[in-house]
Amino acid sequence: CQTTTYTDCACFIHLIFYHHHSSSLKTQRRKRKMEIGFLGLGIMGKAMAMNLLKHGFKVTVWNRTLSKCDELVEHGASMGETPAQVIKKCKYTIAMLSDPCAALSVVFDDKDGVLEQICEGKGYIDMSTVDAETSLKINQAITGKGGRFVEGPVSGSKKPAEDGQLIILAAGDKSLFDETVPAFDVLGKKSFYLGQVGNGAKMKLVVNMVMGSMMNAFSEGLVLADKSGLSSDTLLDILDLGAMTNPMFKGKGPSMNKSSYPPAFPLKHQQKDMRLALALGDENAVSMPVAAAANEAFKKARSMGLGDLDFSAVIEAVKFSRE
Ligand SMILES: NC(=O)C1=CN([C@@H]2O[C@H](COP(=O)(O)OP(=O)(O)OC[C@H]3O[C@@H](n4cnc5c(N)ncnc54)[C@H](OP(=O)(O)O)[C@@H]3O)[C@@H](O)[C@H]2O)C=CC1
Ligand SMILES: O=CCCC(=O)O
Repeated sequence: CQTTTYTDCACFIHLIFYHHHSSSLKTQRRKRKMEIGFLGLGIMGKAMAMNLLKHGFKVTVWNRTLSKCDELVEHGASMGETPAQVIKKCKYTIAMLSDPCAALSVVFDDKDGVLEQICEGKGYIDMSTVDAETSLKINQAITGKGGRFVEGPVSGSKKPAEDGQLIILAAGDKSLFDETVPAFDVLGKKSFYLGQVGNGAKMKLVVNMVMGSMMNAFSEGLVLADKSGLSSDTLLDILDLGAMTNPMFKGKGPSMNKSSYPPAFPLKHQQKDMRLALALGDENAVSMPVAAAANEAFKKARSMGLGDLDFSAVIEAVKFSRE
């Protein structure tokens, strides 16, 4: 500014401001134009679809139990009566469904499934946690009809979904990934592109295998502290100060000590992920005795009727096994 006049500086600042303002307007317009279909409004899907709406996307929702669409419709979403209707209406459709069986049936159902309307020019993004085989089957069917496919399972639970802070583990058609980045940017804090279909599913299973094993070790520690006459609340403070501090222990520990498990990540889904991760271990001859033991605890918890509670309820299986 020393060698230029005040007017030059003001102009320059104005230009920068104008450029920033007009490019964010462009992004806004792109989002507003982007019509996204959303299949599956469970804990995660509802929060994710709501976020897209809040950020100016046009969203058309469908859920197997149709009444779950009502709240989204009140917030400005349109509703499709079937997955096929949503696909017909939208260029891009995201799915967030419970497991491989649900992900496959929504695509392959003879009547009203995704395949009925998918065609060239349309993109399908499945963000459910499934195994690579399921993802590959869906990819083959979608691309066989001329559509494009990306798998995009997520790390992060109900709160990160509400806050748009998920971690997206995407793989598949790179052009579709690039086009849907504006939506991923709203849903998550970071999107990884991991290459060919299957890599997203596998990465997600590895991550959740580690998480499920950690939750079991944590549960055993809390029960051991309590049963040996120590304060499990003090254990939380000690863990939080050392090398093992982490958001999961910090977030779930206090409610676990009160035997309270409001579902953020349902236990039945964590057990599904352990099962699928162990199958991936089998395929690759990776010995995983820790994960196998953790899976047994989740199975036990399911057999105790705890499948719909948060996965931290696995501590009840640990308590039960010592009684
Ligand atoms: N909750 C979490 O913290 C996280 C979950 N995930 C993964 O995301 C996915 C969704 O999880 P979440 O939202 O918690 O699960 P929910 O159990 O809350 O929701 C499951 C959804 O799948 C639908 N569904 C189930 N079976 C079928 C079927 N046969 N046909 C059509 N729709 C079906 C349900 O419909 P209906 O309402 O009719 O039952 C519902 O919309 C899962 O794969 C999970 O592992 C990933 C990261 C975090
Ligand atoms: O799949 C569920 C992941 C839950 C989490 O990352 O907290």
